[in-house]
Amino acid sequence: MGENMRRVKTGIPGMDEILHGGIPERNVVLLSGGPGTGKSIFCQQFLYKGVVEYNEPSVLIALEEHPVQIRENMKQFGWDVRKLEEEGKFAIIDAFTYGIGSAAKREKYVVNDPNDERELIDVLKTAINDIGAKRVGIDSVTTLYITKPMLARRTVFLLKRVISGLGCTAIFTSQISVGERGFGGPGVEHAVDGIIRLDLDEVNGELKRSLIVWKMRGTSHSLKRHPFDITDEGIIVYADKVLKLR
Ligand SMILES: Nc1ncnc2c1ncn2[C@@H]1O[C@H](COP(=O)(O)OP(=O)(O)OP(=O)(O)O)[C@@H](O)[C@H]1O
Repeated sequence: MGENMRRVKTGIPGMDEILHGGIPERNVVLLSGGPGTGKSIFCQQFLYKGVVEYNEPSVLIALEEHPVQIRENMKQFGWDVRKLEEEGKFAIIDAFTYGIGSAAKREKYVVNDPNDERELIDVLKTAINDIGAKRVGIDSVTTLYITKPMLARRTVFLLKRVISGLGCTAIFTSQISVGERGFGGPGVEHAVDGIIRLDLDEVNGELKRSLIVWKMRGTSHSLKRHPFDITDEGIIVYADKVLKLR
């Protein structure tokens, strides 16, 4: 089966090589990393390039930052999502403002209470159907269960059922602390289809970025730790290089 499975191209130079062709369609991938490791940028690039390079509409659920801030951040890399939103190819679901503030009033998709799973799922389904989305990003999924860790696995399964069921492929960013092993808790780690971990480590007096694919259902993949850079055009992964930490 593996070989025939349709792949979703990441839009991140070097990444599809590491994944031996891309992310198997309908997989939900946990993108784990400590602060500043590049999770948000990776997720935004996956969604933006999905639209402009592969004609696959994308939905981003914003839980960590104001949608206005996200649009500004993305513009830094030359990713103008306003235009894509107007064309109905990209949607941001505001699960950050709780509908508070004048800027929030202008958002098309708002979740008034992100703790209300039914509301979140309803808005997500509407956005996916409205634009015919093929990709979904949740930044971060940790925010959904940080105060209720017992429910983490259930929440991830519920989202996975909806997203995968509607034919989409997803990236869920997961926050871990500096020096923490693992990816965001046992329930979550087993529930997702794939895990990519981003790291920032001090090597010879300098912080170095690297990533490793820990699991990816439906495909073989590189087991090496690959260095990557964040540039003015986004993330570039060096598929032909290995970073040795010890
Ligand atoms: N234009 C740029 N060029 C190079 N590096 C950049 C650029 N913009 C941001 N960065 C780097 O990206 C980092 C932020 O990445 P990002 O927001 O994706 O991290 P994150 O993993 O989501 O972090 P957190 O969990 O703290 O939100 C910054 O700390 C900075 O080092």
